[in-house]
Amino acid sequence: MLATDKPAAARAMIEITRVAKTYRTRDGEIPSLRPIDLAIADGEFVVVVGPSGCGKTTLLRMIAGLMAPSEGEIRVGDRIVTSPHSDVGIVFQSALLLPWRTVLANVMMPVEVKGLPIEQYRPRAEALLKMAGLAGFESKHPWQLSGGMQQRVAICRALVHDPKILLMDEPFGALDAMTRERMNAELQRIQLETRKTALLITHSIPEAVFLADRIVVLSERPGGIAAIYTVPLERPRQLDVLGKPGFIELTQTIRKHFNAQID
Ligand SMILES: Nc1ncnc2c1ncn2[C@@H]1O[C@H](COP(=O)(O)OP(=O)(O)OP(=O)(O)O)[C@@H](O)[C@H]1O
Repeated sequence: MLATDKPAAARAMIEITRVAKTYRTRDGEIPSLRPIDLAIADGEFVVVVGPSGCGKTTLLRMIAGLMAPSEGEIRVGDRIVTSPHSDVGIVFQSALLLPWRTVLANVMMPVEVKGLPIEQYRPRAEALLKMAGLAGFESKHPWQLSGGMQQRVAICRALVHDPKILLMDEPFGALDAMTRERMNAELQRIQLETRKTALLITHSIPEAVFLADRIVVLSERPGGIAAIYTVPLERPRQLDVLGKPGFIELTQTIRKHFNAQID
């Protein structure tokens, strides 16, 4: 990443300015994102929803520096993103844990890969596991854990190097509905406790409304910002909010928005 000259104070944690992406393949150009402008505040929880293939993962990968935008600029903290960087931790749909490593050793992976001092970070890894309700599971192996527990390990792994931002791409997409709801409550608690800036991609509108401060709705590919909704529900949100009128109203509004795009 390159340093910029502007002071970081009073600026967004993530600033996306006129960012567009066109994949250049042997079969030609695939425009995936139209120019997007979005600013995400420090500690904010933003959820991105949109039709399949509209460029959600592409946007997340560009914020992580895993690929470059075709146009525009992404700033994270006080730096312009030009390559992979340590300001983000990423959680994918599959936990991608190494089966031969213990839970603690899996969480410590980024510390080893980044060459950070192991003795200094081990207590942090243990504290994260405790916070995620996994105390006592440190020396278990991934196959001894449920799917929801494995995803919680993946969240701890993403946070172990203390990044400013947690990026999540459909982290609970493979879980059953009941576990998923519980994981949403857990994730809310973890984000409130760690005060990380969070960006989550989901296909579930109730999940988006439960977790988000703001919901960004993308349009069909090439995706652009179709709408941004602020969620007016107080935190911490309990799971019974799912049945409350304000929650149901907002999920219906967003669902209608979605269906109007697809019709
Ligand atoms: N490496 C690539 N090369 C060429 N085209 C790609 C590549 N990755 C993604 N695309 C195309 O870009 C578009 C956006 O892809 P992306 O994975 O970002 O969408 P998405 O919104 O995350 O989709 P989904 O919700 O189905 O996961 C898709 O149409 C996809 O075919």
